[in-house]
Amino acid sequence: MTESKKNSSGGAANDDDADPEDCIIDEDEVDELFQQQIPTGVGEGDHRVFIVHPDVKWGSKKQHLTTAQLQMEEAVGLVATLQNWIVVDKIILSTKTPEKKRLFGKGNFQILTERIKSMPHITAVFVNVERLTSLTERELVEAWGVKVLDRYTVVLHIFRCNARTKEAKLQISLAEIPLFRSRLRNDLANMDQQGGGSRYIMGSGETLMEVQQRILKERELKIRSALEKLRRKRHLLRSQRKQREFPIVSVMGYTNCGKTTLIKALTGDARLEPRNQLFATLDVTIHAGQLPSYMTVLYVDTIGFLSQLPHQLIDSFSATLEDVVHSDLIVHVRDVSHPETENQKANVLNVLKSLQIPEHLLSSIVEVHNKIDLIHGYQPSESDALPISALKGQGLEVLKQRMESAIVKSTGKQILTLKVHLNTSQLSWLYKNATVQEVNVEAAEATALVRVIISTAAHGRFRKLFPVAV
Ligand SMILES: Nc1nc2c(ncn2[C@@H]2O[C@H](COP(=O)(O)OP(=O)(O)OP(=O)(O)O)[C@@H](O)[C@H]2O)c(=O)[nH]1
Ligand SMILES: [Mg+2]
Repeated sequence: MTESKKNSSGGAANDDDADPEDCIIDEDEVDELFQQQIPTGVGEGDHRVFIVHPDVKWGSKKQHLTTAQLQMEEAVGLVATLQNWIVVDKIILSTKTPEKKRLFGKGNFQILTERIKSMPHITAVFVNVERLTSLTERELVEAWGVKVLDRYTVVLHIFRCNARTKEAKLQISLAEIPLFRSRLRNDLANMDQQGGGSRYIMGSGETLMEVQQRILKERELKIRSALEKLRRKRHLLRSQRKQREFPIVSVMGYTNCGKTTLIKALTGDARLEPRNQLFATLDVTIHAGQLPSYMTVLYVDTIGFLSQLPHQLIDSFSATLEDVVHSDLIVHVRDVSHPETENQKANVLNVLKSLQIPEHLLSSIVEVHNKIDLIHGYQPSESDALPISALKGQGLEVLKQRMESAIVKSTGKQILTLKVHLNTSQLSWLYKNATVQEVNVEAAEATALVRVIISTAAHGRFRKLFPVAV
């Protein structure tokens, strides 16, 4: 009963008649691009990590402290996701000068350096900022004598470990381009000190740097064009789904809140693999399931959210979220057993707004409170939220009912009872173009009363094709 497609749809309207042949990408080509990895050093061996969160004062004291704690909590979660990485210690340290080369004022920088030096067993410092400039990174490595990582590098590494499909691999390769570029700039600065960077390569008219920049540009174009092919393929799949009029339900929420587990419970799709890991799902995948009145819906499993996900990564991955804009309903899954569940909700809603999701979708979001099996006697504070346990299968029937009525409302579908003549193709037409809920045969008349969920457009077509049917 289940049907799964690797990629979701998206893309410009003029792709409608894209040739499927144009959308084929060679697996080896993608792997070749993916394997050319930037050597950040984060992938190798064990890591014993010290996490530093530079806390810039803003808002009320209480407000900024909660945010700093949430972000520190997330940094710990990120490190815990990686095999053989452990958090040795962590510190939230205030700074008034985050834009300075050393991020902190003199006093705090000294305290920090002494603390790091007193922990000879650590192998890396994870500075919990979106992105360190290459200048800052160099400065910190020199001062502390260990590897220095930022959020971008760590998240990218996690993504790299979890990438399975062509699209995820290409998105990661694209997100690595800025790292290559700043590495190149660094090398250029070093070489220029030795007078090497601007030397011409014999006979080519190009300097070594220019050659490397050109190779990088070519690589970027190759990745972008492969991604464009995949986008066209997604669009093709979407048009096919649209023709069959399956409503689309996008399941969204924080990373690790239980989206994949929920879709697995709703569809029984054994291929889904929920994991206790951040960013386990990196691709938008589609899974078919049925609602109580046998309406087939397609659930879209999406990449999870995280506060402060590096911007460039968001850019690459928001492409995979294009489909959400075209869905008929959004289900927002929350892990209510998580201490930061309220902050997480605010964050998800903010990101959804920034994805330019149409207002009618935002206002009809179904909020699901998951993992209630972990909280004794859980009562949601929001009156219209649905408490469930995706893992134990609790609350799923009520959820399905709610989704069904929301979809009927949002898609403009109606539930009608139509009289059909059994000696015509009316009934089989309805099976193909609408959701048949119930058939009551009047044998004597050779007719049947059929209860269907049908779109206004399909109902119009039905009346045109079979003018005598009531
Ligand atoms: N106790 C409990 N655990 C759950 C429940 N739902 C999911 N989990 C667990 O939470 C972890 C994450 O589940 P996933 O379904 O992979 O979460 P996700 O939201 O898809 O995560 P990402 O793909 O990483 O964004 C897994 O270990 C699940 O077994 C639940 O209702 N109760
Ligand atoms: Mg998942």
